[in-house]
Amino acid sequence: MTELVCVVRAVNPASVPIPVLLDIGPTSMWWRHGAGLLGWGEAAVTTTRGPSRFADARDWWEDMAGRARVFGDTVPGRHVPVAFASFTFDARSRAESVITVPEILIINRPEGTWLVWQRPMEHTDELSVRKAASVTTEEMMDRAREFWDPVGTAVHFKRKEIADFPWPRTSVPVHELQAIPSAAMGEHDYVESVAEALSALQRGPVRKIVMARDEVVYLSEGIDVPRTLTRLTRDYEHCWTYLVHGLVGATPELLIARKEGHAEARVLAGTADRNVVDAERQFPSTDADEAYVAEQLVNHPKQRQEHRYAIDSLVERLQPYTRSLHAQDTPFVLRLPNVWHLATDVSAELNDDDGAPVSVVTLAEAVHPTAAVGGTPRDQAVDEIHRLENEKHGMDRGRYAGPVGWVDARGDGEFGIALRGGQLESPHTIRLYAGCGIVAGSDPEAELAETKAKMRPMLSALAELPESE
Ligand SMILES: C=C(O[C@@H]1C=C(C(=O)O)C=C[C@H]1O)C(=O)O
Repeated sequence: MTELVCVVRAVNPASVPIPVLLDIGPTSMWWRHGAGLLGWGEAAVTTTRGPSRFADARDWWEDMAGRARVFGDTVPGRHVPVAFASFTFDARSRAESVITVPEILIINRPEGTWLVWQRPMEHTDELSVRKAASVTTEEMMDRAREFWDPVGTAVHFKRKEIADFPWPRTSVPVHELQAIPSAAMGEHDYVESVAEALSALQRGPVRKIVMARDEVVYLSEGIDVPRTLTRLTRDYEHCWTYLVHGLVGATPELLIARKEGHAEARVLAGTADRNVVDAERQFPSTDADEAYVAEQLVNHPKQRQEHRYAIDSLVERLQPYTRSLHAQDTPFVLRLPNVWHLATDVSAELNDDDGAPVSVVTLAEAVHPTAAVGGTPRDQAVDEIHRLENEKHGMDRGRYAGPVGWVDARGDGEFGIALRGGQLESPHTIRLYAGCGIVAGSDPEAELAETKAKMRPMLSALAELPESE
């Protein structure tokens, strides 16, 4: 039986600068404000499906982490081993949910940087374990480099497929970025689906439903995941940049985080497109922005209603796990380079029955999907989404809009909602997704425009030419 032998070494952050690390092409990532986790390779993995996808992944992980042996330094507030995970939006999805243990892990926090080798071993006799435990940081970095691959997805594509692909690593000319007609839900279909969702809202009982569409993007030179990640972390530093089994993006929305008995979430719903702001305002000024924000978001009844549904859905599902819970009274405006959102931060003290910590995976399962990506009431809205997106147009959300993040050996971790990203489908194609909350009074064309604004970060991260070139 495979056991994880983990070796933790504190390193000088200057010896592992992030641009260099990203250039090695991590296979997994969770990153925000210059801190987070980077992983290379795959020491162990399991995939799960259906309604028990969360519980099966959690049980597998608890067994694996429970048997792990850990040597070396301790990381304050983190409990090695650590796994990345990503779950499908719907239990009916044809896609798999995944929990993956990177072999080499970098933990970067304001307090320091640690290198971890999470080594899968079949023979854990004392001699082999002692030998493994004596590994140096140089050997760990060499091991990370062995997992280097230009698309950053060694665990997603077969290595041969990558080896055969003619990757230009230097002097890339202008990237060619094209949408190719492979979307399951084209723009016209989307407008129609939103109109159908509006009829469903009139019939009831659904009051809010989030409709999404996909778009397949082709890059003639291939998709350079390390550079895409670099641009996302640079331009969207307030978002959580993620990469798990080829699902990549930068999400502004934290579904749930757990740290030592404390939970946090950031709920978003209600959106204004910044391009529209720039086009409509007469002159660029902070006052004009504030007036627009007040009119389009803070004082806009439809946006406030959409936002309320999303908070209520989270609070209702999280409450049973908490001793106390606090949600801000009034939403604040989260200003991203592409869009502005109404946002509310929620924090809670967990009750952790009988002293046994409730895993962040269990919490993610409980609160997913919030009305930010599903609707209200939850189950009927998800059924409507299945009917309109999947049955009518054959669009499977896969892991888009599902929880994506990491979990440690104690069940602490962070899960975002996999938004503003896409699924790599080949070394040169990626399927992007975006959706919008539909409530009575929504305008299908305006919602289509909003999905375009939400896809913009990924498009520019995929295509932008690095300044150095
Ligand atoms: C569904 C998405 O975003 C969600 C929907 C929002 C809205 O409708 O206003 C805002 C933020 C997200 O909760 C997406 O980005 O694909």
